[in-house]
Amino acid sequence: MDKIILENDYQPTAIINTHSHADHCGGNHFFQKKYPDIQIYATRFETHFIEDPFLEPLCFCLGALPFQELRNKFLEAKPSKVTNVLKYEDHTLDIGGQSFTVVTLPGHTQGMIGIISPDQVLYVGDAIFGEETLEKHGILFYTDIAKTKDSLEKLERLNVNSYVLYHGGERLSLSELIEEHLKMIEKTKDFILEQIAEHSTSLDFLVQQVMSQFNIANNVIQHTLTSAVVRSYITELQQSGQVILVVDNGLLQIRHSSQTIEP
Ligand SMILES: O=c1ccn([C@@H]2O[C@H](COP(=O)(O)O)[C@@H](O)[C@H]2O)c(=O)[nH]1
Repeated sequence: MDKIILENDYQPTAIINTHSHADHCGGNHFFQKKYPDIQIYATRFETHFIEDPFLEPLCFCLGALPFQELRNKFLEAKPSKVTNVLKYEDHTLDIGGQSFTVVTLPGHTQGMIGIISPDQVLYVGDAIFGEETLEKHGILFYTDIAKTKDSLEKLERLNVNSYVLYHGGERLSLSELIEEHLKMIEKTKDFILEQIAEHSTSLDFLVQQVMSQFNIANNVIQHTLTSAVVRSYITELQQSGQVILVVDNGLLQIRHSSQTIEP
């Protein structure tokens, strides 16, 4: 990025972070050091993580001191200062006399946004992934399933010239990809429901089944990411009244709400 800036003699004035994951905001630290007047924009939720990246592995470890395997540059960017905190609603933003539109797209993270540039290109962050990512990862990293589905449907309705996917490049239409995402989400949800159809299932067993079914690599990072995703499906199923949580003999069990409780 900096090479392009230098070759073209650009004067960078602002960075807009769609969300706080290290692969998206990890460059802030470098640019803020090199261009001290640069403005950094992010929503409040994401700002907490951008300014204090330790929160990311901390959240993955339920607030406990994170496992060593989670202390790496992929999960924990270098800290940077957000100079402009964005309100979490759709609105226009003037940067250097140019009008940008902020579009809320929660689901991957709670405070994620997309940005429509003055030439009507929508930068979607990680609201939706390209085909390569769909093939590479058996389940998609979404932490709020209901909001993810709303955001995918919102993307379909926005009237722009093209879309830029951080993991997937530029495209003119997202219709097929949105369908594909919705199918994958249903498939994951149905698989989880199947696992608890007849017996209560522990959270650990559910994560194990999901990792095995979707060929997820056996390492601490993938296990942590998968656990987070599985939890987000359980919350979704709990909210729709399909599952209940029970702690039995010290084990957190997920039970289908139609199951009768043995005396
Ligand atoms: O199991 C997973 C792991 C990651 N993702 C998301 O995919 C993109 C790309 O990840 P890479 O590891 O660079 O291929 C990233 O935003 C992850 O959040 C996923 O959906 N499922």
